[in-house]
Amino acid sequence: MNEYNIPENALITIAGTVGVGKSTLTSALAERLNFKTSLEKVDHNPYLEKFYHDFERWSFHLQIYFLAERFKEQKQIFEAGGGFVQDRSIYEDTGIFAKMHADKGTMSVTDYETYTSLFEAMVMTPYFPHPDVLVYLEGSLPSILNRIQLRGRQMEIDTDRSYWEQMHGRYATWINEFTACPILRLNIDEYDVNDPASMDEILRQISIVVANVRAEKKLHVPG
Ligand SMILES: Nc1ncnc2c1ncn2[C@@H]1O[C@H](COP(=O)(O)OP(=O)(O)O)[C@@H](O)[C@H]1O
Ligand SMILES: Nc1ncnc2c1ncn2[C@H]1C[C@H](O)[C@@H](COP(=O)(O)O)O1
Repeated sequence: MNEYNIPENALITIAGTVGVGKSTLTSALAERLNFKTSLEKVDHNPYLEKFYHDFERWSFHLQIYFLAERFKEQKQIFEAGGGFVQDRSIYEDTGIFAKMHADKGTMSVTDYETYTSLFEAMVMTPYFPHPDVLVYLEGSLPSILNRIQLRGRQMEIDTDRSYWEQMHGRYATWINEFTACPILRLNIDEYDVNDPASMDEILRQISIVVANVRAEKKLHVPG
């Protein structure tokens, strides 16, 4: 246990739309907990830029690539026995991105079915323990668009505002229906990663959620 009473083998996953602040919070929390990070790697993704230029052509390739990357990360977390803060959940790949492109028609029905069946087969392996907590970051669309601009990835800046608007709306619906693990919602205007007191407060809230889920799991262990 650390000073926050969060078990050393906990898995904390940070979720939320593009640009909301997941990577930044992932690193800040991991540093304070002395946990490892599982960060999304954008720079070496061979499909991402092509995808932003032509959704229809590259959607399926990109989803398969992300699925493979997340599976490798998940395996690494499993083998290390937890103690990770994870930047984005696999649930978002399927529940937000793949579904959005299938609904928009920029991923074909057949490709979506192939992707979904592969996803389900992968999730049913022991490598996929649910996180102890999913920290969901939410904020207004203008604040998030502003952060996308500030971060400066040209492919995202050049993407139509309606894409981010749709994604923002989908996230709001998705989180209301999410049941795979406990959720902690954080509004991005209500914390500051550079303020130790603010980070302590988030970790205090995480600690309560994790203690509850662990206590519940114990109750359900047979014998
Ligand atoms: N709490 C914060 N306050 C102000 N700016 C932030 C905060 N968190 C992230 N940012 C900035 O917003 C941009 C997107 O953050 P990032 O963590 O990369 O988002 P994500 O991983 O969700 O896409 C970056 O420029 C980052 O520096
Ligand atoms: N599953 C995905 N499908 C399409 N695009 C995705 C997926 N996962 C991440 N992305 C994109 C969105 C961003 O441009 C980068 C990184 O995401 P971020 O939220 O900034 O960490 O990858």
